[in-house]
Amino acid sequence: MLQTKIANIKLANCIYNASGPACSSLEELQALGQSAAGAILSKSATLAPRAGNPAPRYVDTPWGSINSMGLPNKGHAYYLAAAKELASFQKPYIVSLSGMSLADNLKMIAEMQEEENIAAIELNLSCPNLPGKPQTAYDFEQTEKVLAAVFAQNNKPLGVKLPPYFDLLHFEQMAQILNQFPLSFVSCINSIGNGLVIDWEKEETLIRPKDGFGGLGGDYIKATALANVRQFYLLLRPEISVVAVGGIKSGQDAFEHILCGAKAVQIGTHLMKTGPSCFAQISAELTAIMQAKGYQSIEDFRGKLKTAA
Ligand SMILES: O=C(O)c1[nH]c(=O)[nH]c(=O)c1Cl
Repeated sequence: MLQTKIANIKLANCIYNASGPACSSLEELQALGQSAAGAILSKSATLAPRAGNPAPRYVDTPWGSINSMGLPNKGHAYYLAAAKELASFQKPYIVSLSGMSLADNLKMIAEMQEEENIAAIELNLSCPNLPGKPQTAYDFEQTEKVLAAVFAQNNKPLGVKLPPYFDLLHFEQMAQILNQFPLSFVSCINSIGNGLVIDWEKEETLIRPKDGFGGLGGDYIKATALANVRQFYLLLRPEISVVAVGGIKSGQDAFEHILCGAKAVQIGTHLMKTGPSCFAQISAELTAIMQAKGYQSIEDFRGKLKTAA
């Protein structure tokens, strides 16, 4: 009912975790393996382990979350080694990479090539929380340079994690670049960067890094995520799958993203708030909606959003 394919990767369930929340340690990755999630996606890795930004750096709010983690992770070798430990769950294991430089990304990608238990690489071009570093995917020239270098050496299924775009010309410019490369997927969207959430009683910011500026997730970003999924579904070659992430906490939210064209959906903030049982929750809700509407598979309605008459 909920099975899907991302490029030639089969998922028994189109719902899995977003990179970031609850996917940094082997224990967290194993918990995802034991859950109803259709795949396991790691925290974005850098070449060497990182401690990340000072806390408080992640806070849940009534409408979602704000974070400025600063790319804390156990280093790429850890996530490469985890592949063998996770194979027994018999679901795709995808490694997210977010190198501090193009050279680091190329080195990490090269080391991932031989590991057959890594189904795909999700190259993160959109971390908003590294002081002094812009989000790569807001620099179109740099993005093209990175993808050309990556695909000169990569033979594994590879997709990119994109930031939200807000200007129709930007969607077209980005799609024109992405369509030049043998990408397996794009994941839309990363958090909306540099939001600000305040505790008005204490008259201070919720998080500490960057004077309180951090990436927004959850309800705050669902409408923007839907728009980005829809735009890239319409503008990219059909061989490039669109994976939806942003504001999904129910079967209805997942249904809406698939209606916009998503082949799979990722859960971030809601996973952080409710734990890995969220995959069974959202799967059951999505299945119920599909049954009520007479759909047997997600392909029966994927991308078929109509414009109001
Ligand atoms: O601060 C983070 O670690 C972080 N936080 C985000 O919201 N998106 C990202 O891609 C990353 Cl890498």
